Amino acid sequence: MKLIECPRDAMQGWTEFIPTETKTEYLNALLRVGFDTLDFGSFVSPKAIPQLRDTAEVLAGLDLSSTRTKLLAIVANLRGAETALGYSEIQYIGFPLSVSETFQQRNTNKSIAEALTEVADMQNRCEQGGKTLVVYLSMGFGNPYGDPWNPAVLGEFTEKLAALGVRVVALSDTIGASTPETIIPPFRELIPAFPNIEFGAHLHTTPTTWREKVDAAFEAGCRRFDGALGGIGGCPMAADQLTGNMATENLVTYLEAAGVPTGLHMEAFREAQRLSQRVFVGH
Ligand SMILES: CC(C)(COP(=O)([O-])OP(=O)([O-])OC[C@H]1O[C@@H](n2cnc3c(N)ncnc32)[C@H](O)[C@@H]1OP(=O)([O-])[O-])[C@@H](O)C(=O)NCCC(=O)NCCSC(=O)C[C@@](C)(O)CC(=O)[O-]
Repeated sequence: MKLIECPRDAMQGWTEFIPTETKTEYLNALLRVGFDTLDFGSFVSPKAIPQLRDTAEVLAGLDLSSTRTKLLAIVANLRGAETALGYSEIQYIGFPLSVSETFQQRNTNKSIAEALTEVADMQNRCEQGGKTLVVYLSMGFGNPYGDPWNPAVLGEFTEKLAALGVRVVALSDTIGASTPETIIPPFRELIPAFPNIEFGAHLHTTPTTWREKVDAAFEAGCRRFDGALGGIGGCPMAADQLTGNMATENLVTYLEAAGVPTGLHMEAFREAQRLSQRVFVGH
């Protein structure tokens, strides 16, 4: 079981600037919890995401001396990927490839075709640089823009990514549109069809529908889950449809009830929760 904690997704749309030292303190607390991966920041345009303009400074303040957690940074173009490739501390580079043309444009100012060309370049650069590219299939469970969508589209995109050598694909419910009916089929079909790819669930949800979504993905074979403490966040480029992240607390509750070891240090987890309430003041 892999739990990916996404403070980047929690912070990126927070209106008040979170001071760099506060971010660093929070991320260091999360590094003590024992998550598989920390999606800690992004190297994107500071105009698009002003909150995360200090990702490089934050990274410099992280204490990685005694953590087993790997670092993931989100990028939205090749330039961001080159920045991330320059840091030996970062193992994963994440790129949002949308199955909705409208959202790809809104999020990265490029078409899906252009984004796929960038993914090919990023994959090559990651292979040369000893890093792993994680591709998020954003709006993977439907979109609010009227762009064509059906469950088979995830298979078509995965086919293209597999041909490029991509090894980690996170099916992403950017706006919380998924239901068990739309979650189960893709995981059931894609996991056995692409044995070289690790599939993750990056789900957004309301507080009332989280359990059925996690249950659907888990029962369909998913063993890689993204979450954010407190269920905070979401993509500002879909702000009109903003739905919070899957709360990590709920993922842990679910897994504990299912008897699945999370490997988390629970005292450190509670400490990070307390800190999260101070970081996201007013939440
Ligand atoms: C991709 C661009 C840059 C295209 O935006 P653009 O306007 O086409 O880019 P540009 O190349 O014309 O550059 C515009 C400005 O950004 C700067 N710039 C350009 N690139 C960089 C860079 N790498 N690092 C630092 N600065 C950069 C560049 O220097 C320039 O600055 P100016 O000259 O105007 O002062 C823009 O659309 C962008 O940054 N988008 C960010 C998108 C983003 O971060 N979204 C949230 C994360 S993805 C997400 O949340 C979804 C996910 C992963 O959680 C899964 C899910 O739920 O779906």
